[in-house]
Amino acid sequence: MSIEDLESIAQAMVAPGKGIIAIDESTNTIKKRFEAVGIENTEENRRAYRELLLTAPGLSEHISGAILFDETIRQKTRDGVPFTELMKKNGIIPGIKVDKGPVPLAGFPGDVVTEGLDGLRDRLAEYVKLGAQFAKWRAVINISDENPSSTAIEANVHALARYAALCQEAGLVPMVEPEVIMDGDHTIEVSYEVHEAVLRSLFNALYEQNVMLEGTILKVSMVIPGKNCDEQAEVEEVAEATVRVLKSTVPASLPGIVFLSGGQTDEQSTAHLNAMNHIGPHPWPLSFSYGRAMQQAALKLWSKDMKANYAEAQKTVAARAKENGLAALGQWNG
Ligand SMILES: O=P(O)(O)OC[C@H]1O[C@](O)(COP(=O)(O)O)[C@@H](O)[C@@H]1O
Repeated sequence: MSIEDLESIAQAMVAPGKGIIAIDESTNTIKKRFEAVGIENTEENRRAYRELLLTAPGLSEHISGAILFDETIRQKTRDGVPFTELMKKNGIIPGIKVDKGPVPLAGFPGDVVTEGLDGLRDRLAEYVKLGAQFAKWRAVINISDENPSSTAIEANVHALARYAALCQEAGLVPMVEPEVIMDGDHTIEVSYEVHEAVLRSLFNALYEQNVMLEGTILKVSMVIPGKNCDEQAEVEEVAEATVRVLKSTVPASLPGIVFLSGGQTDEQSTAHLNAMNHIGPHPWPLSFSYGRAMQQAALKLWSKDMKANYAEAQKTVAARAKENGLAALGQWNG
């Protein structure tokens, strides 16, 4: 696959008014989401739930792609159609989460590093055969008085860059995701400084590993105060700080930036994205790749009555896609 092919996939992922739905929760994470609403974490429930989301009528009007988990990319609809086939028919680009999750970084209490590079070349080749066109890797950056150490930042961005280079070799668009976690009592200024350090190191590392930015997507957190910070920020403040840090660290050759929701409410995540686009134009499209902020309302509804609420849950996720699609254009009006 040529760089032009990667470029056109990346551009399609951030097409105007469209974003990504993240349904790549690992088995442990989906367990937490299911348990919170009283759903048993069985393979069939996970399959049925992902089918509900992927077949929601009208979803593809505002959704360009979906990130799947290893189990999900192998699953089929009730009628036996592989999810990836169905997605391609509906114009939704299949993506795959390829990291193996964060583990404690030895010697640096409170810091973590994401694993998954060993054997990645072979796993990527298999995902390509299964129909994936992009792949995602999430690095987790914790904030506290002692964290993150510069060693943690370096270790995480190095892994992100190694994974990104392997993706491009395999013909997949890498979606590189450094997530600065919202837990803690840090201020928005601290969040800004950490984002700045992480993004600066990330783009250095991508350069060092010969990653072509034209065929890469950045998935990132917003500059926001910690959940327990006494001084929460206005929507405009978050939007302004996030855009400022991106402009000072992210090269304009990148085809697009998408945000994770990271524990924000549905409304906050949409309002922040909308406000950022409102103060545009920017060097890159700014869109969404939300997990919880796309799904939580639909999941809640479905959990109450899986049969009776099926269609309503599908309408709910499609409505969230529409709202976020409008926010990606700066046209959401609450
Ligand atoms: O810990 P896991 O299972 O990898 O899941 C992390 C989740 O975080 C995300 O990167 C972002 O999700 P949110 O929008 O809910 O923060 C998802 O793509 C992913 O499902």
